[in-house]
Amino acid sequence: MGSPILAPSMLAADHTRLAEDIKCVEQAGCQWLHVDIMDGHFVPNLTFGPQTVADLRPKTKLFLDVHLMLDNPQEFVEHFIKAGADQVTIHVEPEYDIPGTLAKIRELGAKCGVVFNPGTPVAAVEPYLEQIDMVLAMTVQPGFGGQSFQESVLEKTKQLAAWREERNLDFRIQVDGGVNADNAPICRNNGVDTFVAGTAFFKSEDKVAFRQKVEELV
Ligand SMILES: O=C(CO)[C@@H](O)[C@H](O)COP(=O)(O)O
Repeated sequence: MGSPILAPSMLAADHTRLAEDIKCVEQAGCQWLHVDIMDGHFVPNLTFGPQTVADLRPKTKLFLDVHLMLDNPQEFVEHFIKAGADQVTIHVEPEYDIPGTLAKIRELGAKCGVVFNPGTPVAAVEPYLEQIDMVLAMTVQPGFGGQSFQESVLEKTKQLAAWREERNLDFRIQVDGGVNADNAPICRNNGVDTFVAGTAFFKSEDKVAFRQKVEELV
């Protein structure tokens, strides 16, 4: 299991002052920024595009962890990587060439991940485990911040951690949705090493303490 990483979600920042809010992420000592891309089809919401990533890239050294909530991610991975994404995570629910898209992400020089919704069986990501750097288990139905954490998803992260150990694989296990400093320890006990937090992070008065609580979990 990798050492814990907190990835604050830009969705919960003030979208009129993203650069300033990202400075708060850096000042909290974080290394990652989670960037949610929504298309209004795969999820009922719209967020950012490649231009946002391109404009942020020269302003920060944070590792840009880009989560594509798109029906057709294969058509956009190149745009986001050229814009400066360090890692691109693609959903397994839509029908498209998932192994080919993961291979393309790598060829373009970024890390790659797969992500599955709370209602999707963990078996849906199993075919890709040898090809990826991270699996994201959604702990809410994607589309909006501020929802309640679904603890039942942790059975799936536990299974992922078991596969990782048995098969001597090396991928991170990330959770996203309703994550906070109180439920992070139970995530950690179920194999999670990468924590996306939107609302809880940006509302927290002491962001350094929030990061330390998550990243100092053993
Ligand atoms: O992908 C999503 C929502 O679809 C997340 O990344 C949210 O941004 C997490 O926000 P909180 O649940 O932590 O408020």
